[in-house]
Amino acid sequence: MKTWTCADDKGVFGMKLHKTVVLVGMMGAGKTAIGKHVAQVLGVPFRDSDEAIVTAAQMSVTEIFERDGEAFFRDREAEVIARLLQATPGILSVGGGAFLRAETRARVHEDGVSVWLRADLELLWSRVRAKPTRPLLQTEDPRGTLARLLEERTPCYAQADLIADADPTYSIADMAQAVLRELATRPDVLEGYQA
Ligand SMILES: Nc1ncnc2c1ncn2[C@@H]1O[C@H](COP(=O)(O)OP(=O)(O)O)[C@@H](O)[C@H]1O
Ligand SMILES: O=C(O)C1=C[C@@H](OP(=O)(O)O)[C@@H](O)[C@H](O)C1
Ligand SMILES: [Mg+2]
Repeated sequence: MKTWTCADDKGVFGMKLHKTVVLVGMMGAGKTAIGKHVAQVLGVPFRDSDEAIVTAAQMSVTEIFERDGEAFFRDREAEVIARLLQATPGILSVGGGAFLRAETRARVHEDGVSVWLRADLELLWSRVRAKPTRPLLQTEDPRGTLARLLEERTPCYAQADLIADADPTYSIADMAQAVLRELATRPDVLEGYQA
């Protein structure tokens, strides 16, 4: 039977997060949406590298890409992630391109734990097709671009410490539970989770 306790030194409902969890994967995988939910369930801070960059620059991601270029964005992204990894344990959702940089992968592995939100092309496309917020998809064939990026990036995402598989039938809460189940396989990361 589940024991309900108040938040105390073991955190909310007896769960304790020991390391920052970094959610990686493609645009539309749900890193931002799922990250917020998991953080809420665990009672830990939620951080998002895109949001941190946008707040610091006072510009949207698209505006930064247009004005300063993708290389500039990638450098800021790596810096922001390095900084956020030093904060108290929480959930850190990063942009879809962040885990392509070997230095960032090494940092994440050293200071936190990564979870790849793995989703197939159909699911990703169904989520990103209506949103003009992702500059890399502003092409003549955005679905083809998404497919190419998925193929190119998969070997990098596969280096994540853990994998949570997305499913079109899952709600955000279902996927958050899938992530929590993965985290619970690592007692050095999450203690006290009961499915
Ligand atoms: N089960 C689900 N898992 C993840 N996202 C979902 C789910 N169902 C609906 N969504 C929606 O899909 C979108 C995912 O986008 P987002 O969280 O920004 O992904 P990312 O940060 O990986 O690009 C959000 O609008 C979210 O509300
Ligand atoms: O995949 C990428 O290269 C990008 C993903 C975006 O974040 P989300 O993955 O959160 O959409 C954002 O960082 C930028 O548009 C670039
Ligand atoms: Mg996001």
